[in-house]
Amino acid sequence: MNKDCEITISSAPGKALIVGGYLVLDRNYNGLVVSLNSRVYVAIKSQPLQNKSQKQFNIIVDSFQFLNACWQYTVSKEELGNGDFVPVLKQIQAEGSTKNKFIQTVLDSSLKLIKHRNPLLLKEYFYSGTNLEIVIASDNEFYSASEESLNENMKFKSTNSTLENVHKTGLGSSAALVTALCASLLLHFKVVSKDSFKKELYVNQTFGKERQDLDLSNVKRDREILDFLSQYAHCTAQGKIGSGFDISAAIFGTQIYRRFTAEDLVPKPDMNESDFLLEFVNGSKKLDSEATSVCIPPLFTLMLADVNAGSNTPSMVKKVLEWRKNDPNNLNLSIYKIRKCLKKIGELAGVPIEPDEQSKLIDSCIEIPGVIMAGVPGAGGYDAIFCLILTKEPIQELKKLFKMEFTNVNDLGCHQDDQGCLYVDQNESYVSELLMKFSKLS
Ligand SMILES: Nc1ncnc2c1ncn2[C@@H]1O[C@H](COP(=O)(O)OP(=O)(O)O)[C@@H](O)[C@H]1O
Ligand SMILES: C[C@@](O)(CCOP(=O)(O)OP(=O)(O)O)CC(=O)O
Repeated sequence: MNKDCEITISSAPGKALIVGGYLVLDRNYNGLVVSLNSRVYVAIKSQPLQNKSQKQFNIIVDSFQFLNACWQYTVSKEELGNGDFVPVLKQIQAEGSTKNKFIQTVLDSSLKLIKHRNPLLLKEYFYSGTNLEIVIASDNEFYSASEESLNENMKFKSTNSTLENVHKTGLGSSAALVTALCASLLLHFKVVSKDSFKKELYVNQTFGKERQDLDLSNVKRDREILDFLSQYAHCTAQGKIGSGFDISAAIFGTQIYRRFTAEDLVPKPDMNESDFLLEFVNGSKKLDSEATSVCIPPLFTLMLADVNAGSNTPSMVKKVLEWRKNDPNNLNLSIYKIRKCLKKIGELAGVPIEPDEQSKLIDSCIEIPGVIMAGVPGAGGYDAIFCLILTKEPIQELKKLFKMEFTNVNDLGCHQDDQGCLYVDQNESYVSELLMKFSKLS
């Protein structure tokens, strides 16, 4: 095998849940989630080494826009005695190195799944002592712009911050990262085909109608594997709190989403993780989530405005679920007038779902002609608010409003782009910015 220069790149979009916050946690309800043109990119390179080892290989991951964001792992084999093995991932703890639960969980689960689907290729990494180098880059809209970066004109700006302290805008960085990392690993190890993640698949895919001229059975199967792996890894790393709408949007694009049965993603106590993954890989089990493709109609634009604050979704979700358990009757009252009721749920559960500052901002936005709908997406709080507008004209009026009356608010500059996870061709203009980062790692 000649793995020299073998590079795989994929990307997955951020999202805004514009209808169904909290309700979508319950499988009886749907949510409308819009995928955005802001993406997380993951590039993987195989790096053959002089020192050959049959026992292990290394993985080095660099998220170069953050401080202290480089992680190194070894992969070894746990021999099962019958010639079979399970890959075992361990972090190499250099002095001052941090942990990244999302990345570690994805690598761990993906390697176990790859072992089931392409054991020969995985074995070659051990025999030939080939390392994997991984570079991560996020579009700038995932994070509030810092004063010093406002005038920079780069595709992937440095945040000058650690991942822990960065101001997120609420576009779902972990779901986009997990999806793009799973996709790049599955593509690199030839578990799924790049044809299943090509841009062309989205052309004409309007209002749920998919292209008739393509064989979509492989596409469906490959995306289902990616969906299961990403949902499993994200759910494990995040502590099993989310509905999975963000991962589904990162894979399938804008959609009406119904969640999977939560228990299906938890291995039974007598089952090891590797066997659990095998059940989904060999098709004997499937997630029962539903994703119906839709798109924002022509002439409408989804705009996001950042308030430079951000919120902790898992802790808000925990409190709302506690409130719902103790006071279930209130929910029936609350599902009708979405905005008012979400604000009320927040007050009853003691979390700022639509805090007064956000209400004032949203009320002012809605008064501008051409703004059809505005609100706090998803779990609400201080994440970027959304405005659905007719034609692009109201954008200038909205920007004027922010400048005059809400000086901490900025147009994030992203909008809907109904595509999900994509295989990235190396001719794309920004790819050289990613490839440059590999030379730093070798
Ligand atoms: N670009 C990135 N590089 C490395 N890790 C990332 C990146 N983006 C997100 N993550 C991981 O996701 C975590 C953030 O997840 P979370 O707090 O759930 O935010 P979000 O709501 O944006 O998904 C980070 O702490 C980190 O572990
Ligand atoms: C409450 C929710 O229904 C919606 C949360 O939506 P957000 O868009 O706020 O999510 P994060 O990106 O994780 O912050 C929880 C869920 O469905 O997972």
